[in-house]
Amino acid sequence: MKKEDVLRDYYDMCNGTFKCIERRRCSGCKKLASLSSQQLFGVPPTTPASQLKPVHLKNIVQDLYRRARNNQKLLQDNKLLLHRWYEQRLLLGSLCVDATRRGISVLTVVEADDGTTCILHVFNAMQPSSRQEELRKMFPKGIKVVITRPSIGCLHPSVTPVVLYVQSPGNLDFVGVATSPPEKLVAMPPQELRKEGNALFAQGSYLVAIQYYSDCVAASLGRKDGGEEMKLEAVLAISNRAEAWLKLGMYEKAIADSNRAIGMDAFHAKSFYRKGRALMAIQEHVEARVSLKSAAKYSSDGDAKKEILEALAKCKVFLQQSQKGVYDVGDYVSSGCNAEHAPKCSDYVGPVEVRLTRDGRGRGLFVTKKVRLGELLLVSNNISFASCVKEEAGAAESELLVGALKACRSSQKIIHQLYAIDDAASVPSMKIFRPNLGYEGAMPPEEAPPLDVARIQGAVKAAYFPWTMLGQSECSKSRVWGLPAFVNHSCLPNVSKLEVGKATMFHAARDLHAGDELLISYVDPYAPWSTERRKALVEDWGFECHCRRCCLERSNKELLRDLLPLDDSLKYDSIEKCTQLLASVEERLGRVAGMSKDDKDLIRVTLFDFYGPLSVSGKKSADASGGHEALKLITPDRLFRLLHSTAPGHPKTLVFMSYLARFRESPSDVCHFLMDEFTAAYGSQCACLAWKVLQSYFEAALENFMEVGGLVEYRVCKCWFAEDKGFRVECLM
Ligand SMILES: C[S@@+](CC[C@H](N)C(=O)[O-])C[C@H]1O[C@@H](n2cnc3c(N)ncnc32)[C@H](O)[C@@H]1O
Repeated sequence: MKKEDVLRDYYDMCNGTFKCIERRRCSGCKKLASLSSQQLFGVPPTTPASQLKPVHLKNIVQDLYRRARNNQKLLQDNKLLLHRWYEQRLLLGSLCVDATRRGISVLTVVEADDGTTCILHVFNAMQPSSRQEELRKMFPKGIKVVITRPSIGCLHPSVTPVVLYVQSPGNLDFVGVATSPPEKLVAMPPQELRKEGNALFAQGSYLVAIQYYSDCVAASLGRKDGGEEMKLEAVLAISNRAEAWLKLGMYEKAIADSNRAIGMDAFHAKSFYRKGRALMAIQEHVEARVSLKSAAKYSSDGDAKKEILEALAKCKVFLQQSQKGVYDVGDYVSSGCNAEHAPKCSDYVGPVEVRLTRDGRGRGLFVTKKVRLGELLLVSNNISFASCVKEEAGAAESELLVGALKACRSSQKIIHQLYAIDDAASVPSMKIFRPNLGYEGAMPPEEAPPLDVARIQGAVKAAYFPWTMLGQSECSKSRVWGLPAFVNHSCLPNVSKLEVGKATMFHAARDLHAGDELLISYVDPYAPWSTERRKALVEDWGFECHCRRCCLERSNKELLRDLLPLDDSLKYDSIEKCTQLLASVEERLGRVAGMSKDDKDLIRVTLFDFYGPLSVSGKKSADASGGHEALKLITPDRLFRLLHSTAPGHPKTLVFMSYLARFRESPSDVCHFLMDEFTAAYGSQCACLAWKVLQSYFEAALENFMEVGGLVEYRVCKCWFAEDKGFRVECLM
């Protein structure tokens, strides 16, 4: 049978056309169907790569057939043959057919070094959005591969093919090209090899191009009679290889190759340029600037010099951002945070450090000095990002893992960061999160930690933040952060988040004292406690929140019990129902002895969706409070303050405030409150920008403000996100 046919058969089997004698009703098939791939293949225990020994596919396949022959019962029952995990082993081979995708996995065929062919199934290897073109580039036919800790098995060798499973792309390494016989490559002159490499590079086949460049280097440096000409050839090939590493996002390899080329030609402008760009990508802007300056100095080509100067200008901006925390996000904010206007941002670590919390919440992030509302504390680019619909939330985790593994290949700093996140017992050194650490001295490539997929997986699980668009709860974006992964949760957060492209900016949303802990809300801070906030924290995050609000709500469970779950439709139903409900809350609150005014307000904030419209209606019609005295006291002014003290800087707070602002009794206070709220959300910005943004909030509030049967329809948040409304705000729900 041809290799392609075997692959097709397996592919069909995966899609439901199993070759099971009992039409997929045998116990083996049933068992297989009931197991997830995770259960089936498990997570491998880890062994350092240096201790791995080669595995011979031929012996394994023969062994599987022998066991099948010797056990006719197994064959009759068509039982699932347990596959084996070859821990402490590696398998060498080459890909011999074009890869096909299956969801986020990849199917192809590997020809092992001993000549045996086998289907190769690589789990979690693609983004759901990846195209066939990218697949070909990622898994080029003919590439040599090393598979560490392979897992081999099949349902039964007589009915299904033997499959080689690779649990994570981190266990698959590309080492070279196998299509062309070595004689042909060696026979090619170095210049031809480099040209071939350049052609492949132009097609986007970076991995294969790298192999050609490597062969060119070996061929040119291997020539005894080569002289200067061959040395130059090697410099060009090494430098071009650096560009290919850059394209693949493997920045440390790009730096190593650039350094090697510079070591052979100290005036090689392109290599300085490539090194500079790679250093910028790993947040080493000080060293990047030095390299780019050398590139500009040695470059004689006009167009190339222009490019270098542009990179140098970008580098200067990054340097200022990373050292002083100065970012120009004016255009982005005034465009309504339109992703197209998001500038690229460097990381920035302000006055914060990781410490152990004293009450068992593990590690947390703390401010090291007094900071004012709006001060920038931290800017962090995502390590990994995934976007998926809610029903496929599980897929996001695999996608995040793939992204994290790729990021680990870009720089060892990321591996250190992820290991620090995974190691819950240790408080990491801040230096692994700081930009401009000094790559050349601080991170020698030979000391790079080995990539341990299980630890990376642990870090992804621990540092995975789901992020749902307000009003678009079916679409969620998730990310793995570095330093922000240490920020704990509170339903009374004190830090705001502003997403700017791949980066997230964290501003102080209140004045903070040295030693205060940074707290964000992992859930919607305005959601009701037991049915939503607590449920999400327990189910999605695995902890009970003990913030002041949660403790208060927990100890007043009885008071809140029959008010929750609140029916969303109630808000739009009738003013009478709403009034009755809140009157009952007020009556109960009145009966609670010893509860402070502030604490009562914290209970009220959970029901903001009801108090908001009612208080506004109350202003519009004298009897909206239904004669309930207590309700008359809940004015828009009161709610305004309440919002500000609950979740300052939260996007919903500004939305609610712009809505209520129209009904404030003392308009002079409005500006003061709104400016503070704007500063909490967007940091200290120019007043005219603040005004422009606030105006768009007002306009949106006005646009979404309607009256239905005497009740103000409260749908600001829902409509906010309609594409044509312009202003988009995102928040953690
Ligand atoms: C993103 S991590 C935050 C950093 C974490 N404390 C650590 O040591 O790595 C989220 C985890 O921190 C803990 N956590 C965060 N906020 C908490 C809170 N308010 N109460 C209890 N545990 C909390 C939970 O274990 C949660 O799963």
